Amino acid sequence: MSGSSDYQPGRAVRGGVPLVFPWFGGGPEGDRVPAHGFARLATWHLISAAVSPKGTATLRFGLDGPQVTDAVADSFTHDYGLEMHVSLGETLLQQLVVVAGDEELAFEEGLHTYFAVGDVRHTHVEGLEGEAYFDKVTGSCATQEGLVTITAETDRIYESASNTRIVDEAWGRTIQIEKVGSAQTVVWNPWVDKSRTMTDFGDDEWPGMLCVETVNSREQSITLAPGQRHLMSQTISIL
Ligand SMILES: O=P(O)(O)OC[C@H]1O[C@@H](O)[C@H](O)[C@@H](O)[C@@H]1O
Repeated sequence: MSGSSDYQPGRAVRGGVPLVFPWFGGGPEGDRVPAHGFARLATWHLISAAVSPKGTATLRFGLDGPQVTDAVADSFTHDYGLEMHVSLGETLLQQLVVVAGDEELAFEEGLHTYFAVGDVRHTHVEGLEGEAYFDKVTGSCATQEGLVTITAETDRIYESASNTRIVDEAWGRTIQIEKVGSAQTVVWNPWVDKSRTMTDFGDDEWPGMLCVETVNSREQSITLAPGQRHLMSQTISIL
């Protein structure tokens, strides 16, 4: 979590796992606000909370489209229901369930996970070798050669349903991200200059974080028939 994060209603926190819905970034046309949709800004309600005999805590939260009264959410005039299930035990399991209402529902989604790392310059991501990606920094497409390393501002949408691993040399640990129902992985680090433009992020915080995000966006956005549901999930574990 960034030390400069705003803990204010209507502001996204810069850390944890902000939920991206119903558009990613500025959406397919790049003109939607707020960035990454309104679900991460909305007030969800608690559906249930339980602890298993083994000590795994499971929380289920809901967000019902018609009940979101935020002015921005009103611009998304579709009927939908969202559920977020979080189970924290030896691993962290997060399941985002989207249910369409009476009409077809098209949306983008993401679990925008911020990982703390010892030093991003000595961290690499496994599992994306050979995958095609769109580089949002240069606006061009490319294919990943070898492991993903961070040597400059990095903002890439990989066309990949594969699981990934973050290998953090400074802290000597490997984080595994297993995902279901996601066709893309986004890798993001703002590096030096972009960090300076982000008011809710410290200028010197970029070496200590890396976002590896479970996403369906752009050509991989989801369209549900009326009443249909879609599940996207990730399981995070320390190896
Ligand atoms: O500042 P935000 O809205 O939380 O977004 C942070 C980053 O999130 C990433 O998912 C995007 O690919 C980046 O382009 C963006 O800068």
